Amino acid sequence: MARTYGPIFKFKLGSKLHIVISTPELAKEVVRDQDETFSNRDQTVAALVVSNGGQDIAFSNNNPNWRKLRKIFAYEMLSNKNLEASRFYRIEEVRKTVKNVFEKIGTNVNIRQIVFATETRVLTRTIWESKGVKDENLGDEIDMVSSNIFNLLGQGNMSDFFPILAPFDLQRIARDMKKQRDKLDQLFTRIIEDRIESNLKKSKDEVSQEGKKDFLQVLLDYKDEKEATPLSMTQMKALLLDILLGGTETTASTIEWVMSNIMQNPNIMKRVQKELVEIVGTNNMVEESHLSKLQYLDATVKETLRLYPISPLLLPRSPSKTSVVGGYTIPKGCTISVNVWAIQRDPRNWDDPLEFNPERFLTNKCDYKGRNLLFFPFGSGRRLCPGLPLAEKMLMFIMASLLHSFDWSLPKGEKLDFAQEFHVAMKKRNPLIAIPSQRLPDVSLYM
Ligand code: HEM
Repeated sequence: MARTYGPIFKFKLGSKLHIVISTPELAKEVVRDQDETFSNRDQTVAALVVSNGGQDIAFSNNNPNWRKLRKIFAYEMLSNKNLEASRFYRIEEVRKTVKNVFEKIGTNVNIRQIVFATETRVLTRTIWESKGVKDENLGDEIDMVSSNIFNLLGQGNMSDFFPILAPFDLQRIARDMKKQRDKLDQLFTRIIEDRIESNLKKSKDEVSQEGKKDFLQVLLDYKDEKEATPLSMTQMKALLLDILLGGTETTASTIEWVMSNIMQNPNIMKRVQKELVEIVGTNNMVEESHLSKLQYLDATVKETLRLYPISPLLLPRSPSKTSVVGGYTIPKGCTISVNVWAIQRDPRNWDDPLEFNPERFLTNKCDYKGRNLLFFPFGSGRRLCPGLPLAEKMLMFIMASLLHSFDWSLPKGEKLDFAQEFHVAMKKRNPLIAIPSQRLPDVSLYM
């Protein structure tokens, strides 16, 4: 579309005006020069239902509630100190995945599914730590709800195009979304109530000593805050929902794309595994301390996110006042999408843009922080993905562990396919199924 209609184009769906921009220069005007004006979200009916009226981070407008939740999430869950404190869960859960895959050696493994389950376990343990999640099916349950929610978020909705029709909910999108949201809401209610009840049985000192270990207790402390505006139960649940939805599908689908690309390019696979042997050694499992040294793997993950950004249009924004971008008037309240997919594949920005070539990220030292508007798969500016510090660790840790511990091949007669499907996130249309074989000589490493 960007190639046909140019760097900035508009279209109307019903009464709703959409504008798509597709160059780094225009992206700069939106996410940097006028970031404040463009940091409201496009609040569709589905987004408002799932976020309980925009009380979360992802679908809230730029307001004090949004700033407060982002701050709590960034400083209390994902600061360097807190990420270090939750390192043990990541190690344990990634090891558990390696063990599970080891038990499936020689058989078909659905890559996205195992990563989704790993990420769910890491997130839930980081949030409501101590007791862990006893329910082994929780990953599958969240996977199903999350996939339904993404589908509903991505559907064109007459209620958005003609707001006058919204009360009739003609496509039943609001009704179906509420059902999905309520499933997660019930899970969160159970976990929060259990924690409040168990806190009541303890002295204040015991609670503050034990409770500080996990994010749920931090949230409960904010809820009981006396001076400032306390966090409401609805806000707490909306934040938990964002973390689970924002953290699982993104990581699982990205790893599925990385793995597909590596399997498509045996030379790249060899080079990644050679690097792993040099840095980790064949008598060791991958540790987080190895990750920063795995430069070629890092470049391979980046190259994947260049060609297959999980949110090709980021999450759409909406200007809080009428403004001008690229010389065009952008009316207040319209929907504006930044086409990171087109920018990251544009031959004006990248040599041989469609070639999968990790090498380019060895020389071009881009990071994910959205400062370079030729490469920003995690967004940029005020709305930059707040999960980035965890996402980066998990992408590298899981990829390194899967490739160091196993060799991978396709089932007999199967070919890799790269068909995509786009709702809010861009996913592989058909799952990657691969067969693992043992790579490390010492079987006890897998146990
Ligand atoms: C491969 C992993 C991931 C990718 C590629 C990714 C990408 C993105 C993108 C593109 C956005 C929208 C940015 C914008 O609108 O400018 C976003 C927002 C967000 N992400 Fe991520 N993300 C990932 C992992 C995570 C994780 C692990 C979490 C949480 C644990 C998370 C939580 C969020 C939240 C809460 C938002 C909304 C931020 C806001 O609207 O202010 N993400 N992410």
